[in-house]
Amino acid sequence: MPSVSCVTVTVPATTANLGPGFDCIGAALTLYNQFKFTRLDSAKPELKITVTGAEAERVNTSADNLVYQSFVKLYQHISETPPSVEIEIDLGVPLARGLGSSATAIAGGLVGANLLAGSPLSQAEVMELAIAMEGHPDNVVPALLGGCRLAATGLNEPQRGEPREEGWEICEVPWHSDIVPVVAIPDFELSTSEARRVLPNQYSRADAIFNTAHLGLLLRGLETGREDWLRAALQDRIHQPYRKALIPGYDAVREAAMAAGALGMVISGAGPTLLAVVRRDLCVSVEEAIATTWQQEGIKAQVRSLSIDLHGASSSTEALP
Ligand SMILES: Nc1ncnc2c1ncn2[C@@H]1O[C@H](COP(=O)(O)OP(=O)(O)OP(=O)(O)O)[C@@H](O)[C@H]1O
Ligand SMILES: N[C@@H](CCO)C(=O)O
Repeated sequence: MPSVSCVTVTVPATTANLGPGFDCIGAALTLYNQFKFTRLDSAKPELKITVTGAEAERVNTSADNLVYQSFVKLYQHISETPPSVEIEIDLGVPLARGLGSSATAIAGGLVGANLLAGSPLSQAEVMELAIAMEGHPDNVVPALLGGCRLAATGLNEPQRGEPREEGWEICEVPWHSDIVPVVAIPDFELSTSEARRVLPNQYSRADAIFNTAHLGLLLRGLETGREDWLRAALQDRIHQPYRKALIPGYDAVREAAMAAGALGMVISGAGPTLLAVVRRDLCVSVEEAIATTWQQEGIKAQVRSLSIDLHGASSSTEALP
């Protein structure tokens, strides 16, 4: 059988947390990064990385590149030496803005390597590796599978005794077609590690109950499109109260979006992108309100109504005869 010599993987952006679902829920969005892997037949080990698209110059093209690190990780997992490779990255997802750029890089590198290696790992195994690399499941799971997804640690099925925590249960969350994600992407970066550093290590019982109840309400609100449920559900006490100080203009933008009819506004992933959840007929007014307010705060931002990507990472391969 001819072996695969070239693989192209397209991976969607993702928005994680959706307010109360810190580190466990995320949705794929219709914005994409593309990664092309070409096996090189050079005698000595070789790596070439080229990057095109917005902010291409900000991506590291050495062996530390996260796409290549993920590519190597898969080969290590199957105990094989990674081949010499050329990686062409075309960026459509802004970097370090809370739209899952690192998850696209991890998913792209793992899926590309798995296909070049002849698909030794199942999709579930690739997902486990991706979650381990990212450290939490809420971006990589929808990036790989598409849609809105909730991820919770699973339990094994022991022959006897107590089950132990093992693997992940992934659950698709239906997203009502009248409900639109509007993203407001400011022109400054906020790294996830910095945004995680400001979070406390412990929370009160009241805050834990608050988020548990609101996440439950969010799942039913997204499924039914019920506005009163969504309006109440898009609240959080685990991360946003601590992170909003890292996003200049947060309170003013949120107030303007709500006044223009948004059902809620949350921090997308670790920020600084803000995500308004909006009824379809009010998208244009909410977009305008957000853009104007951030401009008044002296911040340039791109504001766009997107859709939920339903396919996740997709790929095509070419083989040498
Ligand atoms: N296409 C890419 N190629 C290589 N590395 C990338 C790529 N996209 C992102 N990265 C790496 O991931 C880093 C950004 O990751 P970070 O977790 O801080 O932000 P994010 O994933 O965009 O946001 P969030 O996790 O909040 O959604 C970049 O600085 C870069 O090191
Ligand atoms: N759940 C993660 C998403 C960003 O990677 C966070 O908010 O830190």
